Amino acid sequence: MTTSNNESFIQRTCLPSEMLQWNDRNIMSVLKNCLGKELSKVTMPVTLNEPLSFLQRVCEYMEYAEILNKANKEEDPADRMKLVATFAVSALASNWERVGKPFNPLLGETYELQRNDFKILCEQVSHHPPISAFHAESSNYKFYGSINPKIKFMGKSINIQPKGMVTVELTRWNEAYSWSNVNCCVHNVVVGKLWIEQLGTMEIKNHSNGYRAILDFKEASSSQEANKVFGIVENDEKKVRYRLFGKWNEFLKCASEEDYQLCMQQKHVNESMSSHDRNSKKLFSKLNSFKMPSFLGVNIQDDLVGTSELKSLSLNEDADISSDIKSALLWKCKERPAYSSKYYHFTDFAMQLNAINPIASHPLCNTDSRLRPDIRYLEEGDVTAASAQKNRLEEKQRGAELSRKGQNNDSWQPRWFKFDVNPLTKHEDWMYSGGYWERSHQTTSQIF
Ligand SMILES: CC(C)CCC[C@@H](C)[C@H]1CC[C@H]2[C@@H]3CC=C4C[C@@H](O)CC[C@]4(C)[C@H]3CC[C@]12C
Repeated sequence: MTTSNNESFIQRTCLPSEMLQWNDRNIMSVLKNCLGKELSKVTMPVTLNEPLSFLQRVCEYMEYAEILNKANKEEDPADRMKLVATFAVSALASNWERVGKPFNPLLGETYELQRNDFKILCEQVSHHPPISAFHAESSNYKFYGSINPKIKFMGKSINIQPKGMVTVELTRWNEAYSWSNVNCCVHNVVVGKLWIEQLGTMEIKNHSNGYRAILDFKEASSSQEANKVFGIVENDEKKVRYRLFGKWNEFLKCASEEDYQLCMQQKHVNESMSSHDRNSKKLFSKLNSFKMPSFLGVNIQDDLVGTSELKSLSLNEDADISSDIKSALLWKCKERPAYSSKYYHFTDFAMQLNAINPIASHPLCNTDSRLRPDIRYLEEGDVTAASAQKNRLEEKQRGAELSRKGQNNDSWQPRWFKFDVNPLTKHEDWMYSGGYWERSHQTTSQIF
């Protein structure tokens, strides 16, 4: 089932085969001995996997990358920051309902994706610990970084810390923005419906002018609160310019600080008129907190709070105002395909990632994730063959590692990235060293 569209690849509308239902996957029998352990070191059955490598999953950050084209066009640094923050939130949207485990990439595995407006290359640059580096570029921006996911089984839930930094460069401004992704939690691993939460504080810094955005991903204390995100954009003098609010799996809106303050004042006037006596105490404490630099009612580290005078009220109040306040829509999440739940809850974007482009003008690099037989078999619904291939590849990788050790040559050199200081952010990270798109792939080793 394929349709072609105006981009130069064939668009799939679903995968070749439906997935096993979650209840056929006996998660507990695997996890019972893993309490508190780092899960990347545990061999898991292929029935817990989704037919994508983690390198392919990383590319899903790019689904709404057109937001960065807009950011590059903005003249006001606060507007650029607002859109970079929007991109950072949109990048997480595809995680909603996705509870399959991507395959661990093999050392040296790569993945490339070329679209009309950008191209991205990923490489597994380290196996212990697992580190995936990526580098995307277009005429308007670069987006790159590395991720070392720490995955821990906590009994009822799985905690994921996506360690590593990501950076956006806007070409026209020669500016770099960087942040770390928030933690993520998979709930109800033992019983109930599996669901995924993003939570914590994300600080996005513009390294050239001191502007920053702070985004708070709220803990789902109730189903109403689930997936909510609140944030601010502030200038180099720590004056708030914009308020951001939305849900990472649905939308993000923005209000100017002036409109936000007006709306808050209005709200307090209304409240004090309607239930004067009963609520006067409550109101007093609210007005107090209005002046308190308790950012969005959440405790965050002091260095994030800084010296801003007015950081905000509690989150619930922000939630109430979201309907009255004058705001602009920054991003809206696309709907999932209707049959998505039969295909690992993939988005349309994810559905394309493991397809081999039949009209490509170049042969695929032999380390590309699309050539992994275990992922291919799972995609086709052949769990037995997928499992056999997964074991074979993992053993082959162990063998190669042992033989490097035997030759006293324990240092694997990634092919397309090198560890270096980024001159714009002054941080050390895996940086693309070039050459991949010129297609001189002959020197890559045979890892599958
Ligand atoms: C035993 C089974 C149920 C475990 C399933 C664990 C799955 C849901 C975990 C394993 C690795 C995790 C990913 C690791 C790193 C990142 C990068 C981060 O920026 C967004 C979340 C994301 C993409 C995580 C999403 C959830 C994830 C895919």
